[in-house]
Amino acid sequence: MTRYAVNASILLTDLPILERPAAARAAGFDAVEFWWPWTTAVPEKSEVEGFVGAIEQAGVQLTGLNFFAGDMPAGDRGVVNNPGRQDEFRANVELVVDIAQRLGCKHFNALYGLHTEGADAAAESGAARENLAYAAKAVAAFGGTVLLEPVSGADRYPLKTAADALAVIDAVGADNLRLLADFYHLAVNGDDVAKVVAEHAHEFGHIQIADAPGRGAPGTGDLPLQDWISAAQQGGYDGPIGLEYVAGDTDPFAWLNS
Ligand SMILES: O=C(O)C(=O)CO
Repeated sequence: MTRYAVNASILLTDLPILERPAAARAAGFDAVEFWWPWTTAVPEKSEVEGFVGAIEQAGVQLTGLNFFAGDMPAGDRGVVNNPGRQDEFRANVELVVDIAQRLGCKHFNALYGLHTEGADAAAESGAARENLAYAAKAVAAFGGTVLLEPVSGADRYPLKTAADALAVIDAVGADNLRLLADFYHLAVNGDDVAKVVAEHAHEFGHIQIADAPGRGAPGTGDLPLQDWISAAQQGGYDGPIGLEYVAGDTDPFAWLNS
């Protein structure tokens, strides 16, 4: 049976962040995932305690957590490729490892970052490779996997297709660095998702879904999400499916009962 994880950074946003794990549980889910909940790499200890406590008290499993990604509301999509932010990223890795070990979380999405206009692209990709290798080594100690995700809607984000991300993964050469196949982002970027699934499902570290156009719940657009999920499972993917879509005016989980 497919296990779904509610991405509680994009769903349940009518509630304060610390109430979302319990709301996911009340809606019938046993797993949640989050983007890094703060715009600083290392927030106050009390904020971290609040986050960990909310997940523990809700009785849900944190199945995925993004590393610090800069100021996402302001448009950032990661800091991994930023040579000037390596200390910050590494301090964040330490905190993510601590949170993960407390909560038993094993999957960590490292958003790559936008190309900075005028910056040396080779220096950016060098920093990205170093940071990804660093993060992969840090989480390998407890069986963790670092995820690398092609993203849409951000022109200066260099990883647009599965092939873009797989090339970086190959260059880093860490066994626990894997592709995050977000079917929405791949489809919007014009990738051939059925082909990516057929060729790479066994290498996926995680799958996330939203329909397109619109990034809404499955059924609000025209992507064959269930077909792609089934094909990925037949191809060897056995992890949870992250529900990473924007809720409309109706119950965002109604499609699961239809
Ligand atoms: O920034 C986004 O759109 C993401 O999917 C982050 O994980």
